[in-house]
Amino acid sequence: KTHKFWESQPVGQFKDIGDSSLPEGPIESPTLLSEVKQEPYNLPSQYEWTTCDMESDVTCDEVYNLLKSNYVEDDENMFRFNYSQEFLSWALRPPGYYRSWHIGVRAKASKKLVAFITGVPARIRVRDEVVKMAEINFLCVHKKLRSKRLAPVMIKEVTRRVHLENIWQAAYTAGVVLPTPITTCQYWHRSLNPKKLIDVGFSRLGARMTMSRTIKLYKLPDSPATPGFRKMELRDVPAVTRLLRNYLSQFVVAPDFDENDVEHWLLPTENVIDSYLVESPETHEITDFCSFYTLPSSILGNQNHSALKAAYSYYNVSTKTPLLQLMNDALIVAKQKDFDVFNALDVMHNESFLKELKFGPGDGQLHYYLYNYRIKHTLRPSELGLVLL
Ligand SMILES: COc1cccc(CC(=N)NC(=O)c2cccnc2OC2CCNCC2)c1
Repeated sequence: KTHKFWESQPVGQFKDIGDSSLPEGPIESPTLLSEVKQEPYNLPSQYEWTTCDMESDVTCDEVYNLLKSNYVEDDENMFRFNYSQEFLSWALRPPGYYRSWHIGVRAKASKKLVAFITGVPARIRVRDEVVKMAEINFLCVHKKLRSKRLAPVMIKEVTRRVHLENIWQAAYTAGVVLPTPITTCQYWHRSLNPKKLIDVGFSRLGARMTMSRTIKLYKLPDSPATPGFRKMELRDVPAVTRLLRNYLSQFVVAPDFDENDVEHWLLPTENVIDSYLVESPETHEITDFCSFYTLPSSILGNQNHSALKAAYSYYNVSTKTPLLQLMNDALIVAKQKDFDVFNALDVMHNESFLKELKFGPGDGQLHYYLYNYRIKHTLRPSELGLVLL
């Protein structure tokens, strides 16, 4: 497949794979802000740029509905991500966010929102370098406007607006292979409500397995096993920040979270993000942490169910409680909260618990990318400490 657009961008090119003469780090140098294109890129004449104010319920609702009908589907087009409005508001308004990076495209005649792309600022450490980056997400073009080559101009426009804030690198994921992944992750699913998952075609009954045997296989205790396991609270932010910074320091690529970031990204918000920690009953020290985010999917064309309630593993740290036990407690609380499935990537130390906790491999891969930053060698997923929403 010719990558005409991506071959014109400052990203690792396939032809450069294995060329160890190329240094790790920025591919192009920053330009002067006066040299950055001051005006937006041209859209086809019947469309116009719009900035989406995610603080406005009206706009947030427009974005929600565009994504609900037109965003990413699984390979068999049975499910479509259905990010909630409160999730979008959380995901797009972290500390230091730029409203100008929430970019929409409207049809001039109808004023309908027909496309969207976003960036949020993040400090990402790559080995020993902390780099200011934009995390790019939610690229969505209305189904009726596909193959009008809108995506390349939207990517160029968000890049231009990121450059205007003097930021020259970005991070993003995709289910497709583009030049050039820094790593490729497998995704895994742990059934919590096997009967529903089989009814809707997400899972299949195992060979020589009955439904009742399958329900028993995935059954979980009613409550967590670890003494001191509790929800994270505002007062825990300093301790969780210390725990998380120390844990993430072992990975090649990871966010450089400070207390402000931890307060935004990890403090529990109902139907958006759930975070738990282990506070030692003896010493009151916080020794472990686990978190997952809520991302339901619409079920396309099923008589009995319209929504799949899915939890996605976020950041987990174990220093005293075995990771296996900590994650089993995460599964238990996710089941208590009526999630149907718990998803995880094989990043960080996740591989150590996936099979034992009865996760099954998904049928797809998630590729991670950096823009304008070369990594000398493709990373193993276990070297990656970054989870994008
Ligand atoms: C079950 O409903 C789905 C609806 C749309 C797509 C997929 C498959 C898929 N593409 N899954 C993932 O990308 C995925 C699987 C496990 C963990 N995180 C994931 O993606 C996250 C991170 C990237 N942005 C989307 C959410 C499943």
